[in-house]
Amino acid sequence: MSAYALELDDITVTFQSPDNPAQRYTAVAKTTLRIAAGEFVSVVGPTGCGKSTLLNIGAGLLDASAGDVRVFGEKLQGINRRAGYMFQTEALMPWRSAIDNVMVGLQYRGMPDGEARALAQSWLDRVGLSDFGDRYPHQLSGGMRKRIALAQVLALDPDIVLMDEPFSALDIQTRQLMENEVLALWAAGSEGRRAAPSPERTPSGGGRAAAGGQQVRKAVLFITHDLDEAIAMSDRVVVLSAGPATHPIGEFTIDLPRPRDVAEVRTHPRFVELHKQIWDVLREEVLKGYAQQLKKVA
Ligand SMILES: Nc1ncnc2c1ncn2[C@@H]1O[C@H](COP(=O)(O)OP(=O)(O)OP(=O)(O)O)[C@@H](O)[C@H]1O
Repeated sequence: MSAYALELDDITVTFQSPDNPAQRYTAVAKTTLRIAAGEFVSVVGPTGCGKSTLLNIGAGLLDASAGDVRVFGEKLQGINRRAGYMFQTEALMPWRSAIDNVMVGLQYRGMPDGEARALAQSWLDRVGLSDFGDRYPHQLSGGMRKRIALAQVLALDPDIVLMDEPFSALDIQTRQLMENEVLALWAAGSEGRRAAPSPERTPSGGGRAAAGGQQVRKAVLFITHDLDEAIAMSDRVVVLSAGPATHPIGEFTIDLPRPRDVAEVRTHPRFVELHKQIWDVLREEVLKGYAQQLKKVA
């Protein structure tokens, strides 16, 4: 069994221009990114460089033009069913109540309704929304909707969580609360919770709770523009170059103690030091990325 939950090996992604099929754009070039089981990895890079493209490759939503994707050592074909996704945009169904939104994936996997409702309620409890199950998305604040989306993803007990700027639309206080909540849930792992049935799951599947109630953390791939958020949350931060042909240009181990409070950890001298080191690598790429965006607009 591979020590890696997710491996993107030598990935290149070339898109065809929607306006001119003869024109091609290489968004990602020869990129290798590996995430160990239980590891929290953030990817930062300038706007439009190819962060979401990489995440979509890991999710199996997009095929690479070259390179391989492996999930717990097995070549990925089609959708990555060991992964759950949380995107920047809201994915809740407006016509379903909060609990029905959390239940939907469980029902889709064939869990009987009563069981799915009980598990969904236990997730609403865990994200602090015990009494809000009958509310509809439009009756909830942005932060509450994010909590529902988080419960929806985690109720399925994926081994890998893919998050694409999930909190960027939130105000700073709500965002920090959510970041802390994600860290606490991640640290708690899968122990003591019934998993949703998954057809692909092998009895000994890598990354699953081991016999004896051992805590098993999920592997997280977290995409963000926000360097502070990346450092505060992660075990490792990978910096991408500006596009075209984005690729990793730096990788930093975040050796800050855990558990972390994302607001407090920012004052830690090591945080300040890491921030400076990473920003030194990122700054020029951000300026390049910004210049490219301006060119596109002109
Ligand atoms: N389906 C597609 N067809 C053509 N070009 C695409 C497609 N998807 C992405 N691109 C281009 O690939 C590049 C990388 O896009 P991507 O969304 O991965 O960047 P990003 O780093 O996630 O952006 P942001 O920081 O704005 O969220 C961009 O130039 C984008 O326009």
